[in-house]
Amino acid sequence: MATSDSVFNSDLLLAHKLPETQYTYNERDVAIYALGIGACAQDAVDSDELKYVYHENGQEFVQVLPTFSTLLIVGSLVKGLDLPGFKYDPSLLLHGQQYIEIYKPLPSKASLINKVSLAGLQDKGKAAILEIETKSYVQGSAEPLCMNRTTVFLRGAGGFSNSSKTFSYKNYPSNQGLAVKIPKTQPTVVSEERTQPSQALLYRLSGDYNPLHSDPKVAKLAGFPRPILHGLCTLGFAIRTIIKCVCKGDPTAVKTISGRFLTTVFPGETLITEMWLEGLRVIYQTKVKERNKAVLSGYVDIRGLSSSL
Ligand SMILES: CCCCCCCCCCCCC/C=C/C(=O)SCCNC(=O)CCNC(=O)[C@H](O)C(C)(C)COP(=O)(O)OP(=O)(O)OC[C@H]1O[C@@H](n2cnc3c(N)ncnc32)[C@H](O)[C@@H]1OP(=O)(O)O
Repeated sequence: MATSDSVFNSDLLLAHKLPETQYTYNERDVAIYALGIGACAQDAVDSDELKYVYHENGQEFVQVLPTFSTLLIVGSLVKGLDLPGFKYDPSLLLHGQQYIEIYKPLPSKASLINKVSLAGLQDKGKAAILEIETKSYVQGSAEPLCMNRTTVFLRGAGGFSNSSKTFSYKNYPSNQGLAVKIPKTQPTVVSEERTQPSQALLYRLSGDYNPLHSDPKVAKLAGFPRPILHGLCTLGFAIRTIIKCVCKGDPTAVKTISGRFLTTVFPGETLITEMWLEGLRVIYQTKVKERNKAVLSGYVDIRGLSSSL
């Protein structure tokens, strides 16, 4: 719970302007990210995946996975944020949800400006739910390239509401990023992939160096028996699989992605992703095979559907 030295001040918090950040990346970052989310891990010459790490005409032609856009925010936010009027313990932070809109195909290299804002804060008693929105623009362009909304679950930071009315602030449409209902029917497609025991160590090279994912002592302090996989790595596995199974390997087919992290994944576990096609929406659920537990669920909206499905 919030302590007396951390009195919540909603006026201060809601008036606070988060600074713009910059992010520059190149083809090497794109390829390292793709390897970090398991591209080519089962088959190094899989033509649906090799294009994310290699192109015969040169690296500038590598294709960029839509979830690469999640990295644009990590550099500036992963160490946490100083928010006036609201206190939390960053070591107890868990990634709760990610919502992504892709407006244009991501280039293989770019310099970007990120406009960051507070999108939500809710007092859930035992925890606080904080949402940060990032709109990314190629430097010099007025048109956004993509938008990411990150929801973090701040364990122990709830119970801060000043009045008898529980504090709840959200500045985006209520139908965006909701938890999905998993259909009771058989999935249209199912895919299985094992993560490597070193998966988090490889994924962190893309910029999220939080020791929760690499240091056994830090993981224990945060309440886990060993380092856990980055939520965005699990999301990357699931969306790459959906692109392969539903979008005929075309990463530009993805328009919107929503994912809720249901429980933690440990590196080395096997991910089974079940997919249901509902028009141009793919509902998906990812389970850890070894524990038969759902770890991630959400939806992907696509621009078109391959005729073979
Ligand atoms: C703050 C500064 C930073 C800001 C932005 C930073 C962005 C930086 C980039 C990314 C983040 C970096 C850090 C990364 C960390 C990780 O990757 S951690 C690994 C991935 N995440 C996980 O493994 C979490 C998996 N999920 C869980 O363990 C559980 O779902 C939970 C989050 C612990 C919640 O479970 P529980 O305590 O049992 O909650 P409930 O009692 O069921 O629900 C309480 C209310 O909270 C709502 N809720 C539940 N789960 C989520 C969720 N995943 N996301 C959002 N909201 C959630 C739930 O609906 C309940 O609300 P009400 O229904 O209104 O009561």
